[in-house]
Amino acid sequence: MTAQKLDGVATAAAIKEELRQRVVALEARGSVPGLGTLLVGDDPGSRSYVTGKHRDCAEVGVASISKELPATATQAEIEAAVHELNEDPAVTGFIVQLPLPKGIDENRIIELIDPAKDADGLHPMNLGRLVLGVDPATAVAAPLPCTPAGIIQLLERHGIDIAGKHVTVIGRGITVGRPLGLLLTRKGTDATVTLTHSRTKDLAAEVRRADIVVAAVGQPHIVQADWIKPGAAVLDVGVTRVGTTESGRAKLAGDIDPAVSEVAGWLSPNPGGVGPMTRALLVANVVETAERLAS
Ligand SMILES: Nc1nc(=O)c2c([nH]1)NC[C@@H]1CN(c3ccc(C(=O)N[C@@H](CCC(=O)O)C(=O)O)cc3)C=[N+]21
Repeated sequence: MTAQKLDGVATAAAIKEELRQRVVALEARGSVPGLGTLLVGDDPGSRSYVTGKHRDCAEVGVASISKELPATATQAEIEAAVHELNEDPAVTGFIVQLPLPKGIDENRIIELIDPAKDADGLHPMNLGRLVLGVDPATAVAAPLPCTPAGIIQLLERHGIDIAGKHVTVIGRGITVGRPLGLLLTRKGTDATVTLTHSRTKDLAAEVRRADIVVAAVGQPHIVQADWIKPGAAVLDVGVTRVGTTESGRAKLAGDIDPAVSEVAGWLSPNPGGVGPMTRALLVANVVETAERLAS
């Protein structure tokens, strides 16, 4: 058996096409959504993610405003850049690319982002709204964290039921695992979730009971084929640099061992799975914040 592909590239393209039409409607009302990004330092991986985000925005008709600071930037300089993005009317949503250099208080930076412009959905007010379970159809709807929201869209748009299913999430990080647990268990999604981490005693056993497995730890090929319930849907979020190719490009490995494709019913490729979905949902957050600001 070979798993069917959870195609992040095609699904992200469909979402971006829907967003393009919403941007046209916003423009007709005189409003242009704009994504701001703040990149601190010169990590090539972070730079390439930010470039990808601006490319997606251009496809959809969303403007891009990019700010850069050197790796030596101080806490005060980064805070000043966040204030500028908060005040810039051309920026309807923005992100501060994480991680920030050592010695910077990341949580304090995130707290300074205007919650109404928080394109990552990581401000404590927006995470708090996710915990409270604010109805997404109401005016106080909050932006959702992009990777968790992208994972749910990737499953739903491939016709995979989540309600009542057992989902094992590997990793409790702030951008993926922790908020994904909240999103999966809220009303309307209704999964049963096991949130595992580095101190989990028998990870294989926790994965074996899962109908859906999400791996977001950044340990190359940690998830083995004999951990997977036959037919399960498996999503690979982790990315680890494992060397360089002959042409000098970074060689990347996901969290899922390739042999998993012989057991799983569905598998998200990496690259080409969750990454493009994360970017599409970021653009969705920027369009949605612009719609709220325009109404
Ligand atoms: N404030 C903040 N928000 C983030 O959303 C955020 C962040 N910081 N820091 C770093 C991580 C990582 N991340 C990725 C997004 C897209 C791909 C992606 O599209 N990857 C492509 C491959 C890209 C390529 O080939 O270069 C793929 O999976 O197919 C990957 C990784 C967002 N992050």
